[in-house]
Amino acid sequence: MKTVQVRNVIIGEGRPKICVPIVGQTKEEILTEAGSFAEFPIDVVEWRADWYEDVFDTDKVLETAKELNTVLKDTPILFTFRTAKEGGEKAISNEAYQNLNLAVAKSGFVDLIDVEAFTGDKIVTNIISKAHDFNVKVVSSNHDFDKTPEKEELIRRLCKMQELDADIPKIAVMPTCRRDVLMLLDATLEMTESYADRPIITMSMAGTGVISRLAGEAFGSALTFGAATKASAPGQIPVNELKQVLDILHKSL
Ligand SMILES: O=C1C[C@@](O)(C(=O)O)C[C@@H](O)[C@@H]1O
Repeated sequence: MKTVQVRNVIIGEGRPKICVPIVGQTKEEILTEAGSFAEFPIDVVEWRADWYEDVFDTDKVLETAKELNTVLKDTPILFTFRTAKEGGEKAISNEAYQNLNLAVAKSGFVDLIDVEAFTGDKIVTNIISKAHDFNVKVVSSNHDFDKTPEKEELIRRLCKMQELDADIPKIAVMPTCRRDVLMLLDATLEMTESYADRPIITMSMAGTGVISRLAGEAFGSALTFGAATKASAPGQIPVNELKQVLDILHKSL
């Protein structure tokens, strides 16, 4: 099993890594949120740029990314534009999505980018291969805020992301019942045992799914999202509590 190293964080080894989203709308809010992170146990910071008011002005995005990088010092940054169709704040054309991700990847201010896997194979493989040229790792993602697909479908999507050469396939789904959470965990375990040659990230959202955000090390999810200030998805718990649970499980496993 390959691991993914970003700065001094190794994803896919030891306890699941903790990623905290920034959902500020203005540059000031974004930098203030980032400035408060030093006191928290955070491995990776996700900049949810779809919340940013100036996200369609690439010069401003790069300027903010640069300052964010300075404030966060050695903490790796995951740049994410979550599109409206996958639960994000704004809609974007495929062309603008590609241009934005490539400009940010090229800048050297971020370590990872999130690429929605079902944007179209051509565009996705293009972004991934260029990001790799810039030495930026790719989290390939898929979200279902309404339901949990069947286990075979969850595995199929994760395998597809791996085939597209994403460094870290990721899927976030909504449970409609407790058995949906078991299905997500089962798919995670089977993917890890039988198909994945790299770290994957899975989560079942909302309160019903919270166990999946805690039990990654038991079933094979390499990173988990927690909240420091404001959550970016239902079910994220405060990072200090998250870290305690991850450490307890890690000791036993
Ligand atoms: O894809 C994900 C996962 C997530 O949706 C969650 O459920 O924690 C939170 C998002 O910010 C992130 O981009």
